Amino acid sequence: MSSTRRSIAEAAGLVWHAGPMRAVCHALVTFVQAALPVAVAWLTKLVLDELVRGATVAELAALLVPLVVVGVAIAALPQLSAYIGAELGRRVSTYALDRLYVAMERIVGLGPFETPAFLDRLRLASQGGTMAPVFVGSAFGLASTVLTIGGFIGSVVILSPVMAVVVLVAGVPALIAQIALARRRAKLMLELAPVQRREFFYSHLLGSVEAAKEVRLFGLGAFMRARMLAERRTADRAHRALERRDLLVEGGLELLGALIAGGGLIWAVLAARTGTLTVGDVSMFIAAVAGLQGGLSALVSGIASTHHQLLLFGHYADIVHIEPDLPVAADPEPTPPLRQGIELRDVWFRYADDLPWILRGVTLTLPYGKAVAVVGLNGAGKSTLAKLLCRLYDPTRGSIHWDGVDLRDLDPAGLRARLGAVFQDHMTYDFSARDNIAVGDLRALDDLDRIKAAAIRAGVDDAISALPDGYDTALTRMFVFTLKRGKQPSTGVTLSGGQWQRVALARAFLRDHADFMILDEPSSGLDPEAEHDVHLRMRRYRADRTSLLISHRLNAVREADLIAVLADGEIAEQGRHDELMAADGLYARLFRIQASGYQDEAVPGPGALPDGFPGALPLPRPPDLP
Ligand SMILES: Nc1ncnc2c1ncn2[C@@H]1O[C@H](COP(=O)(O)OP(=O)(O)OP(=O)(O)O)[C@@H](O)[C@H]1O
Repeated sequence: MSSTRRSIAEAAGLVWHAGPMRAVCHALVTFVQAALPVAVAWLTKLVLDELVRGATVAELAALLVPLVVVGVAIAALPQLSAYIGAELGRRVSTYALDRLYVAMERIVGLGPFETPAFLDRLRLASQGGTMAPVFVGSAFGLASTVLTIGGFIGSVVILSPVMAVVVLVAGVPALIAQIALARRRAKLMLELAPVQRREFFYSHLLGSVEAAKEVRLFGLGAFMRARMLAERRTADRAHRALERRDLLVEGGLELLGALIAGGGLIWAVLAARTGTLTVGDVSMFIAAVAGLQGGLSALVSGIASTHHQLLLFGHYADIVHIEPDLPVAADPEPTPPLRQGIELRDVWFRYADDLPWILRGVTLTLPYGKAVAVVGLNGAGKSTLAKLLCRLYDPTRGSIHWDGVDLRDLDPAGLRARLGAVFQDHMTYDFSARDNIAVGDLRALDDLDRIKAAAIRAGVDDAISALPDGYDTALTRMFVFTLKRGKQPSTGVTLSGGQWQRVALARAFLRDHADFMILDEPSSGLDPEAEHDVHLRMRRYRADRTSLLISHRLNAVREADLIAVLADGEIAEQGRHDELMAADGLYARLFRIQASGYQDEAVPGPGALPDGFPGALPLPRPPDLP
């Protein structure tokens, strides 16, 4: 199916879903409205002819009463039409957005969200979705204009077929020009999407609480504002150029229309003078030419704007019909409870074909019931490995197996239901404390006991209980909340970094049914005592469960059943802590460096640090300050 036809079918489906009766009513009112101007023109012509003929009052009344009724209808119907159209529009828009976000859930991995072209299309799609009612309204308007034009053409044909042809032919170049303009407008929108996204990005940074600290500390306000305005000016320039063209075309069309109307009027008056036309015919002619001119101009701009909206709506239809980004088996196997373990077999991975390899042939087994730790320098690929295990990406080469079954053959949602994870860059939602923990398992949303138990395990229960509204306290300063009746609205509170980290841990603990737990730097923001405490809790909780722990705190991983050291995308060494210390490789060096930091000895000089370790290179001297 062509994309235009698909978009039209999609729009028709939306309208039908929004309410068939409403759509039919809207169509009826629209079409009646369309016929009214033609009726007025004909009735006026008849009244004038009857007047000239010297008709009786009764004869005139037979025409005047319908004329008054039509006039009343012309006054009342637009309001009714607007009311039905607005309700239809709201329903179409809500349903369209729902479909859009349902479709986005079909995206299995992270790849599309890191692809600028996809993000641009997504922005246009959500615009297309919210514009669905406008599109539907334009389509109805177009149909109504066609009806009005049809009525007037019929009238002009009756009076003078030659004039009807002239008026119609004059409309064709305008139609073509407007459609070309609409195409250019839609193309421009796609071209400007990255510019507008960057502008939004800077304006968001300037107003975001996350960035506010650095923006003030480093004096970034003017710098970011300049960049934001530069993006805006780029978009303005492009719009201006387009609108100049628009202006020329529109101006030309108006001129052409005025000339035709003027010529037609002179012809009609001269024809009435010689008796070829009646006075009523002249009035009909004036109304028909004006109606046709107005109708054609409305048709031209209606087609152009509907075409433009259709192109925009095409992005919406594309996203609504999006295929999963990672292959999903037609009949995926349910993910069974883990019994043997997870195996990475010669896994190679890079984020894109033009980016360097991050993992180069990683083969590693995470046996069932064991705690495996992965350590390595910054950028070694540890978090990448964790994301591959969640199937947020697929290996570029090689495979990952869950009890021998390739992850690609499992249902992604089923796999994730068996996983628990705390990511290094966990989310801090502007929700209540209760909701912030419950996102780990939404079934616990109304089960405060479960939420509390998870918070106790993560060691954050005391802190949350001490908040003004306990677990119902909003963890945000961004919104005003009224959580309890009769209470003043409050703006909530924010937690410290370490407390947030514990909330993220509580989310993971809520998934106590998870077969496999991934903990990516779960304690990096904690003070030493808290870190020790969290690791004790995790060890107790994770005993006999399969887990992967990623940490730079080597003291935290020393008790793992297996420690794998990732370097240059490969497993450089693996074994238990004692074995790795005895091997005296990278792990042993890193461990000794960290241990020395805790002892009362001189810290080794930069030369003693492994390549790439912070501090391994002498830092260049900063330029002298003015
Ligand atoms: N989404 C992405 N797109 C492109 N490259 C990425 C992406 N995420 C990570 N990388 C790159 O992959 C490499 C490995 O990153 P990763 O986050 O896996 O390292 P890490 O070992 O967890 O590091 P750290 O110890 O600093 O957390 C880095 O060079 C990083 O720049």
